[in-house]
Amino acid sequence: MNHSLIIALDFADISEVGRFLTPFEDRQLFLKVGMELFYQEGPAIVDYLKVRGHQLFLDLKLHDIPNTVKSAMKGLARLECDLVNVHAAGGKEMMREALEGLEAGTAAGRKRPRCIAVTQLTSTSQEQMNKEQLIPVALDESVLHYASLAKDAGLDGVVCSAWESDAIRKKVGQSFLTVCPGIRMKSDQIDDQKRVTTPDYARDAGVSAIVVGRSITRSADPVESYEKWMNAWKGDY
Ligand SMILES: O=c1ccn([C@@H]2O[C@H](COP(=O)(O)O)[C@@H](O)[C@H]2O)c(=O)[nH]1
Repeated sequence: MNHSLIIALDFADISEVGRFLTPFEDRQLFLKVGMELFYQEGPAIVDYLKVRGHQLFLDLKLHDIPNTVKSAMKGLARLECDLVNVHAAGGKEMMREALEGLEAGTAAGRKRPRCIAVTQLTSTSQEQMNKEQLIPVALDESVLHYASLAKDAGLDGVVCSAWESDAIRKKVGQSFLTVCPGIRMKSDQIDDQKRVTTPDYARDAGVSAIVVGRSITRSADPVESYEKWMNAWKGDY
C-alpha cells in the first residue's frame, strides 16, 4: 500500500457509488468506505467493491471497550478488506484486542487486514484539543504519543496529518504506515479539515498513503480530477 492515493467514498448509498465509479471503467482503485456508506449498505458494499477488484480501506474507527472491539474486528476480518482502523484514544489494551480479533477472524492461509489507529483527527485543532478534549500538550505531542501506543500494541500504522508523519516515523520506525487525510490542492476549499497539507508536501514528507475525498468525489469530472491528483502526488497506479 505504499504510495497509494485512497479515494474516500463518502456517498449516501451504493447507487451514488456506482455513478461515481462508472467513468473509471475497469480501473482498479484504492477506495475508502466510511461510516456514512457502511451504515447504509452494510457488508454488501464491501463485496460490491471487492468483486470489481478494488483495494479497500474500511474506515469505521472502532472505539469501545476492548472485548467489544475484539468481537467486532473478528467479524470485520471476514470481509477481507485490506485496511481497517480504530481510535488510539481507546488505549493500548483495546488496540491489542483489535488485532487479536482480526487474527481470529482471518481465514487460514490469508493475511489479516492491516490495522491502523487514528491519532488526532485531521479536523482537530490545537485549540479544540486543549479546550474540549482537555489534553494540555502540543497537538503533535499528542499525535506522537498515540502513535507510540499504537506501535506498542502491534498495530501497523496510524492515521495522522502529513505534518506529523516524519516525526512519527523517526520515533517508531520507517516501516510504520502513515495514512494521511486532510490533503488539499492550493485552490481547494478546506471544508471542515484543520491540519491540511498539499499532495506535494505529503509526497516530500514520505507518507505511506493520502486519503482524498471531496476534491475528487465532488468535482465536475472525477476522472480528470483523479489524474490531476495522481500527477501531483506521483502515485502508484
Ligand atoms: O483524521 C481523519 C480520519 C479520517 N478522515 C476521513 O478522510 C476523508 C477525508 O475527506 P475529504 O473530503 O478529503 O476531507 C473523510 O472520509 C474522513 O472521514 C479524515 O478526514 N481525518
